[in-house]
Amino acid sequence: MSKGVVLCILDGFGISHKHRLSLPLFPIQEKCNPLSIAKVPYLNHLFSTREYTLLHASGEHVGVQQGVMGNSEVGHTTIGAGNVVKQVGVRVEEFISQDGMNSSAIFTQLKAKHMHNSITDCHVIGILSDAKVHGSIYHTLAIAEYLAKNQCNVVLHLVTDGRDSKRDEGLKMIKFVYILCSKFNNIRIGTLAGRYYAMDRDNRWNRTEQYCKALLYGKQCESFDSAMRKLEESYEVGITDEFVVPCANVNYNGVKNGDSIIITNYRIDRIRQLMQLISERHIAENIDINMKICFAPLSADGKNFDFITPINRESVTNTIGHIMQEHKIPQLRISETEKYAHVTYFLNCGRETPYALEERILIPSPKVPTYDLKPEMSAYEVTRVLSDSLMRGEYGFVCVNYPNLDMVGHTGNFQAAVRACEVIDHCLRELVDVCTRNEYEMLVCSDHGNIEEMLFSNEEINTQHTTNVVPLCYVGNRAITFKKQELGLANIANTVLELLHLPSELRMRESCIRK
Ligand SMILES: O=C(O)[C@H](O)COP(=O)(O)O
Ligand SMILES: [Mn+2]
Repeated sequence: MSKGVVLCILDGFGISHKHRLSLPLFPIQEKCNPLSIAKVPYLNHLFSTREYTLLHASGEHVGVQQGVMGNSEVGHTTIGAGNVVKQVGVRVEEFISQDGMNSSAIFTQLKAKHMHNSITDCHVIGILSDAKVHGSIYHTLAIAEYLAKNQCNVVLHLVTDGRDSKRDEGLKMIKFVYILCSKFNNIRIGTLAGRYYAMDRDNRWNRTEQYCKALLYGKQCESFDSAMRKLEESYEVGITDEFVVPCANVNYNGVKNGDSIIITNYRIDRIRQLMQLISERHIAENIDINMKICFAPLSADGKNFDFITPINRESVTNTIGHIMQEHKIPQLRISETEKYAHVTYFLNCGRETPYALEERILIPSPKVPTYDLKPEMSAYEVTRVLSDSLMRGEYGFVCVNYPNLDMVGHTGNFQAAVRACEVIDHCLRELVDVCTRNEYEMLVCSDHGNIEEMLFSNEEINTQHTTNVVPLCYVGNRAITFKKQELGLANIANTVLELLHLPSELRMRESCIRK
């Protein structure tokens, strides 16, 4: 019997449609797919000698709308729950389309404070795309319209995407904003900023602060007369949506005493720093903000700063981590800080506090402006630290996430992505070796596709995730076979339990192992 199971998540490693029925995985060179061009002898070896299957990782298989690409939040939540749970974004969409604002106590209070009040404003912050990863511009517009119809003044703060959307999607989307502004004279655009600044998640506080200055003061930043023109000018100098420098409308004077802030993004990992800065740091301390609302829910044991949330996360307590704890199996979660939330909070389905026997090791991600400048990120360090832990043999379940294929895939830099594939190939070889020598079994998988499609069919750069399937590969001594069809990320948890000889969990989806 092995000492335990290592679940190794190669973030953003999808298998393109063309390849899903053919073996080996990367048979032909494709100019959109760095995996097919990089030297990845070990990955090729694994997939030609080991048992593997393909898993769905998008749409209804991970609890989001049909046809919507997967992402790391919903992927890790599905893996952790061993089941398909209705994700926060879908709940928000239902809230908005089913008139939730009308019956929400939070919105009733908000209206009461701002209705017919010509002095104060409701600031609505949200992502300027409809990728449905961190949020949707349509939610922002619906909330703005609702408030405007209720005689509240609305100031929009648009966060351009370009990472989960086309790199110049903002220009298309801003037209819908203009249409709404033309219908209501109490809606205007306050600021424009790329998500690079507004949505950092790795403690680069200088970026968050730069955004906050535009948002809170409307000063100490560039300005614009026309947000659309400003966006065009940005593109003209090669700055695409993700990196738009925070700027404010010339007529915007910042957040005043008595104003409220509503953030429509619903994914906590990338909006938390902004919430924290507005709540806790000196930057907003002289402004008496009335209500602070954010659609990204944290669980009861997490810190939501002083924001309130109209939406709850579906409560899932029966996670893979929970089951390990019940069986008194020590577990380890390890990644680098860029994927901190993924192997902890997301895998535990919203639970912030570690389980009693859950260790967490977080290796700092390199402090570079973009990860194409360091495609190896901290993968070697993660592998080294993990190897040391495996040699001590203390853990029965380990979950490791390597972010490289995803994070470098998002940069759109093909050469850097090739390098990321080669680094992962190297680390995986080392990890399998350590696992074998220390009697661990391994499942290699991914949470969603990304790197396998770095160009759209018109050859434009594609920084987005995909709707492709992902692999699940078994590395160990047993002669197991996997089922081959209609499996998804939700089937991983019971597969882990089966490898650990634990009773299968009836409330989770079946294991992938064929009996
Ligand atoms: O936050 C990001 O980097 C992207 O929007 C989504 O990527 P992830 O879901 O892989 O974290
Ligand atoms: Mn990603």
